[in-house]
Amino acid sequence: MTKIIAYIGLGSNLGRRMANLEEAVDRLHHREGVHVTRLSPVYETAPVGYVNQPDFLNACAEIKTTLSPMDLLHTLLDVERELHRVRVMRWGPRTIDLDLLLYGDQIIQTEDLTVPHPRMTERPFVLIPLADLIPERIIPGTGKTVIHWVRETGQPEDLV
Ligand SMILES: Nc1nc2nc(S)n(CCO)c2c(=O)[nH]1
Repeated sequence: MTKIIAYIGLGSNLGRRMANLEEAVDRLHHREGVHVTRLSPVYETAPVGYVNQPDFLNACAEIKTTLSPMDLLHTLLDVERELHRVRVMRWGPRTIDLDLLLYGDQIIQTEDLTVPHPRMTERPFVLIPLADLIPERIIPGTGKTVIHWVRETGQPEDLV
């Protein structure tokens, strides 16, 4: 079976945020076909989008997986549900958020899944932890490296 290296964005801004991140990583690691190989540092970040909510803890995980993109997506959704992720408001607070950022060098556009994650190049809370792992990696379809996008989006003062 081919092993693909994929990157996951993690976020939590409800409940015991750090414990939620740790639990999500642990559950991911023990899922069939998924091994967590590296983790970025964890950053405390001001909410973007819907700003009237608590600060987030964000991080990125590198995984080696034999799952297809769709099976990996379903695994992420399963772990979110196991951590009682309730999708009340689309942009509202959540115990855990697991976003599939990159799946090898693939570009995927389906009804249910877009990879690279469509908003990742605008999100310092994704780019900065991802740059801790793969600064020189070109984000497929953009021709630019992760560290380039960090510089382009600017280092927000609240993320140090
Ligand atoms: N800082 C920060 N702001 C956010 N706004 C939304 S929505 N989210 C959820 C991203 O899928 C976040 C987040 O993870 N971190």
